[in-house]
Amino acid sequence: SVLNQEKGRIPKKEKPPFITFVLGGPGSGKGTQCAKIVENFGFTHLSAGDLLRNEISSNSENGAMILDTIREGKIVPSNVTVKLIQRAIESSDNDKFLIDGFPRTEENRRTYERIIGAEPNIVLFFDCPEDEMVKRVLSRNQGRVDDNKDTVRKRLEVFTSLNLPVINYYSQKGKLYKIRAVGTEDEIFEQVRPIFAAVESLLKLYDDSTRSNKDLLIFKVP
Ligand SMILES: Nc1ncnc2c1ncn2[C@@H]1O[C@H](COP(=O)(O)OP(=O)(O)O)[C@@H](O)[C@H]1O
Ligand SMILES: Nc1ccn([C@H]2C[C@H](O)[C@@H](COP(=O)(O)OP(=O)(O)O)O2)c(=O)n1
Ligand SMILES: [Mg+2]
Repeated sequence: SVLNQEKGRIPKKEKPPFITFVLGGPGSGKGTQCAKIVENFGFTHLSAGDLLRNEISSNSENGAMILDTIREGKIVPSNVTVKLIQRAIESSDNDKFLIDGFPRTEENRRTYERIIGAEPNIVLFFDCPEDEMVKRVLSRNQGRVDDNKDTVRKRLEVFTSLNLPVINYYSQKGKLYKIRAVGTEDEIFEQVRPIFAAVESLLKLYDDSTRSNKDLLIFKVP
C-alpha cells in the first residue's frame, strides 16, 4: 500500500479486513460450521486445506510435495500456505474472512504475522472429543487421501503437539472463543451465532466511522 501511495493510486483497501481463524482437530466440524457462518453472516470462507488441495489438482510446482505431506498427516511449509491465503484475501472484494484450518503450528502463526503483518481479530476453537472426531473423519466420504485410520491417528498427534500451543496462545491474548463441538450441526451453530451477531453489530459501527485501527474492536460476546 506504500507503493500504491507513491504511485498516486488509491489503495484498494483502506480498511483492514476482519479476520477470524477457525481451529479444531480433524473432523471437529470447522468446514461445516464455516458454511453456516457464510450463509448467515456473509463471510468469505478460506479453507487452508482446500487451498492446498487445489494446488495438488492444478498440478502446481508444489503439488507433489503437498500431496505427500497431507497423506502423512504432516504440515505443509508455512510460506506455501500463507502465500495461498494472502492471494485469496487480496483477490477478494469482501472484507471479512474465515480462515479455516490455519494456523496449525506456532510457525504457521508467526509466518502469517510476518507476511501479512496483522493478527486475527478473533479465533474460534471447535473443541471435540477424539473418538467423535475419528468417527466423523472415517465417515466423511469426500474421497480424501487423509481420511483413513492411519492418517487420522497421526493428525491427532500433530494436533495435540503443534496446534494446542497456538490455541493456548490466543486464549492468553483473550481472542479465543471455545465452542463445545458435540451435538447436532444446528445445536453447535447456536453457540456460534451470538459471536457473529456481536461481530456484525460492531462492524456496522466501525463501517460508519473509519475503522482504521482494528484494535478498537473489542468484543464482549454474551
Ligand atoms: N455436529 C455434527 N455431528 C455429526 N457429524 C458432523 C457434525 N458436523 C459435521 N459433521 C460431519 O463430520 C465430518 C467432518 O466435518 P467437517 O466440517 O469436514 O470437519 P473439519 O473441517 O473440522 O475436519 C463431515 O462428514 C461432516 O458432515
Ligand atoms: N495450515 C494448514 C492446513 C492444512 N494443512 C494440510 C495438513 C492437513 O492435515 C491437511 C488437511 O487440512 P484440512 O483443514 O482440510 O483438514 P480438516 O478439515 O481439519 O480435516 O492439509 C497444512 O499443512 N497446513
Ligand atoms: Mg475441514
